[in-house]
Amino acid sequence: MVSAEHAPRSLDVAGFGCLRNGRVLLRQIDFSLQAGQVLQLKGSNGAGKSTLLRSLAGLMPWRAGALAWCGQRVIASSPAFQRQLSYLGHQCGMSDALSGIENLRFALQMQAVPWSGERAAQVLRALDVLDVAARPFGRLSQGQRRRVAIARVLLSERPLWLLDEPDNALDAQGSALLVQLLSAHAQAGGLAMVVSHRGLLVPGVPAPVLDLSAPSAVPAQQEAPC
Ligand SMILES: Nc1ncnc2c1ncn2[C@@H]1O[C@H](COP(=O)(O)OP(=O)(O)OP(=O)(O)O)[C@@H](O)[C@H]1O
Repeated sequence: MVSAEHAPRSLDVAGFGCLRNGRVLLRQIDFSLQAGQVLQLKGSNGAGKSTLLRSLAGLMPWRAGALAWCGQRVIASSPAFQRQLSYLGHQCGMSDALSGIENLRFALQMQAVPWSGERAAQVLRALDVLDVAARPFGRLSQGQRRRVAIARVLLSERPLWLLDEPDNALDAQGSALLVQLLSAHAQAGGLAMVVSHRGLLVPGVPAPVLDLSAPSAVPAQQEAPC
């Protein structure tokens, strides 16, 4: 039997359903994501995009459905699956009192990822926030905070990225940089699911679409324009 560590990376969700406020919010959601793809998660406000991402990240309960990683059935909150993913929500999930660097160090420690100051500096420099990352997080601009939070995703070195509006508050240069990072991640065999109201297209990367507003939320295969 091929172990999940060596099988081609893939994420399969079948029959996902969840409740919100005691009511069924999503039901019978099916989709697959392969290595090298960036899935665009679409839908109107309140359609359940964040809820789906949070459920995949193991932060919210599933009412129904099955999840498979590399062809093997897993539970979203299981340590084995948690080690595969990096989740970025609407909020950056960092302490305002700690510096950006301290936040990153703490977050990686929580994920049991070894800390390398050199690597952190390299990533923060690439995101153009190396200097400001030494300041208390609460004193950074929204765009600077988002960049430090994206640094956390990169530093966690996980194959599956679950990104909820990662381009929020980013300027044009920051958005272009994020596209480059997603492209590099996909080309290295990573997978990503992205919500972006601004439409974050990654040229040359297969980008299936999962539209939660559609009557049957089955993804249509769609190539991003080159
Ligand atoms: N913390 C919460 N407690 C209770 N209900 C919530 C909470 N957050 C969201 N909801 C409800 O769950 C539903 C789905 O919300 P969700 O945030 O997943 O939608 P979304 O598609 O991400 O929306 P948006 O595009 O506005 O970010 C909405 O009806 C919303 O009112």
